Amino acid sequence: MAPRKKLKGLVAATITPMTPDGKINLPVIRQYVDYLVNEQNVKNVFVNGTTGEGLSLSIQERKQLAEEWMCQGKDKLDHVIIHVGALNLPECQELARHAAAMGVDGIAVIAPFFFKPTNKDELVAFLQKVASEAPEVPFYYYHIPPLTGVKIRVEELLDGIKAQIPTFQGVKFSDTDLLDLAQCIHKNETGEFEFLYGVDEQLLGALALGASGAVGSTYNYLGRQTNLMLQAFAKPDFALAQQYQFLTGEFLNFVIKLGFGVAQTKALMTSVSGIPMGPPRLPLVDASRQK
Ligand SMILES: CC(=O)N[C@H](C=O)[C@@H](O)[C@H](O)[C@H](O)CO
Ligand SMILES: CC(=O)C(=O)O
Repeated sequence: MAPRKKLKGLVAATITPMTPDGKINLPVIRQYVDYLVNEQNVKNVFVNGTTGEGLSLSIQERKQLAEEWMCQGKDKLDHVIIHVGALNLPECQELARHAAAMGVDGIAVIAPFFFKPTNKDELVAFLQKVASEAPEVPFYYYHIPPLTGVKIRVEELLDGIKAQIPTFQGVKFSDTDLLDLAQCIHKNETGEFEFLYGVDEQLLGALALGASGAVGSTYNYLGRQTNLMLQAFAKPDFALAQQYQFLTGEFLNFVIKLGFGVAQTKALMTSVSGIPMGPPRLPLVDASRQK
């Protein structure tokens, strides 16, 4: 694998813009890229994940979105990571090959969650079959047990992973188990792996443990603020970093009480950015219409 550029800064989990009648709204992505770069100072994206309703899209739609992000992000974005996870291996592999052919900066895969892997070996076997379809592309395991129900500890998964998945680059860690995260980082003495944290309201805690970065939905509209938190942490000015984390916390605590999810993220982003993100796809329902 060729030496890769290092992932720096926040990664926005992209929203999938849709038209009022529920089709993918590709022409909006150009404006979306400019908004992230110019207004939020966010130059990395994670496409077709949770926030992007990746598992609610057809394979064709996922390919179109990946292509559009690569095309519009050219010379503007630093890293485009494509989530290629699905419930069946052939689709994951097809998406991995498609992403690799476009020269993406990384691919990520969630654990399949209908028939679930019951132990580390089963999970790694699945991931390996996807990663090997993109032998030049950095590979991330996307750990999100609250949604997949697959609770295999990442710390366990890391043992010997490079031997099975030579492209293994790290983990998008979307769980509140900071013990597991800490043990991963502790094991990663040589710093060969990246741990991108995915619970935005707790990012500061993860940074204190040594997380390498963050992927999340809130960086679409709180990217600028969160960048200030990262700067304060790096300085280090922990009191200031805490103030920024408290701000995000206060905001999220408020919206979580009202019911916060991808539908609400779409409505919120539409009003903050002025970019029409449209309704979500069923089973999610339009939050701008909810009473
Ligand atoms: C479940 C989910 O969507 N998690 C996102 C990323 O992993 C986060 O960015 C959250 O949206 C965010 O932390 C708010 O809870
Ligand atoms: C939030 C996140 O990282 C995702 O949408 O996949």
